[in-house]
Amino acid sequence: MTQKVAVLGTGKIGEALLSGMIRAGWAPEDLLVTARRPERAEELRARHGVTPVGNTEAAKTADTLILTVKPQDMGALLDELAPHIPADRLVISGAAGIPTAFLEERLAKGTPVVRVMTNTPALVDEAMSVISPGTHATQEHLATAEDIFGAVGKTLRVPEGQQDACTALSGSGPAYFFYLVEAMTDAGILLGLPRDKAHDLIVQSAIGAAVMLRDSGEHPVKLRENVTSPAGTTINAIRELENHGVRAALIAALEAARDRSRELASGTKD
Ligand SMILES: NC(=O)C1=CN([C@@H]2O[C@H](COP(=O)(O)OP(=O)(O)OC[C@H]3O[C@@H](n4cnc5c(N)ncnc54)[C@H](O)[C@@H]3O)[C@@H](O)[C@H]2O)C=CC1
Ligand SMILES: O=C(O)[C@@H]1CCC=N1
Repeated sequence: MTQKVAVLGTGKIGEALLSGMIRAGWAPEDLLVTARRPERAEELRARHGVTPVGNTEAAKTADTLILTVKPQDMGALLDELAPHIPADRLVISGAAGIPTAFLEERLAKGTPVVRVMTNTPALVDEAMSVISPGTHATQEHLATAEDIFGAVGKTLRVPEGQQDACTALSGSGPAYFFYLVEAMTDAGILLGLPRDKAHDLIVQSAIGAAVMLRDSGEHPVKLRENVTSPAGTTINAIRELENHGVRAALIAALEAARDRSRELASGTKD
């Protein structure tokens, strides 16, 4: 029998996932979406051929529900859905910080819940999604979540206790790289290059470095050493990065993201 999947609260992440699932071969007619605004629902139908429904209808009809609202909206959404979701349906939460227990407390007893933290490269099928089971989720439920999120990139199972750390690393991770590219492009401007050329040079360098990190089998330290010639240019840049505490700043930044994820656990922290 065809499995129906509903994405509830289809914003940036919900739509990225949905579009990847369709690219991977899911039939749009088996995908339901919900959105707050009717214009947004129509936009999703027009772009992807999926079926917009209300939250209640999605709760009643979908075999798997994927909740992609903001953590602060999760409580209200669950209150609306809970009376309508049969306890044998799989509920996947894509929200930062929200523990599976938060959903289990609000849903029918025994409802299988899986927590997933993905990231925006889902838009180009290069997502990193980390997946953790709640109390009642079986291997089969985890496999379903892997099937769905595997459509948009890599998946990794982790204990739920590691989810906040993973959110800091890979959930927010793309933002740090975009920020670096932005800052390095500014440096190119300072050095007299036109912005578009500086952008292209940095982006291609980032792609090249990313592919080497993924495919060379070399440790990042070795890869960096290979660029760093004795009395050359790179070591002068590295000394400035060390002088400005960039390594320590990154460690502190990711710790702050992890702490914010923990803080969102109550689903009410603005
Ligand atoms: N943006 C990112 O890079 C990532 C976001 N996430 C998580 O994904 C979730 C969504 O994030 P975004 O897509 O960036 O936010 P977004 O704001 O683009 O999407 C959330 C959508 O939910 C809708 N919504 C809220 N309450 C609703 C309700 N009761 N019924 C129907 N629709 C409702 C909103 O109108 C909005 O369109 C968050 O929980 C976030 O923690 C996870 C990984 C990465
Ligand atoms: O910034 C956020 O809260 C979301 C979760 C991970 C990436 N974006």
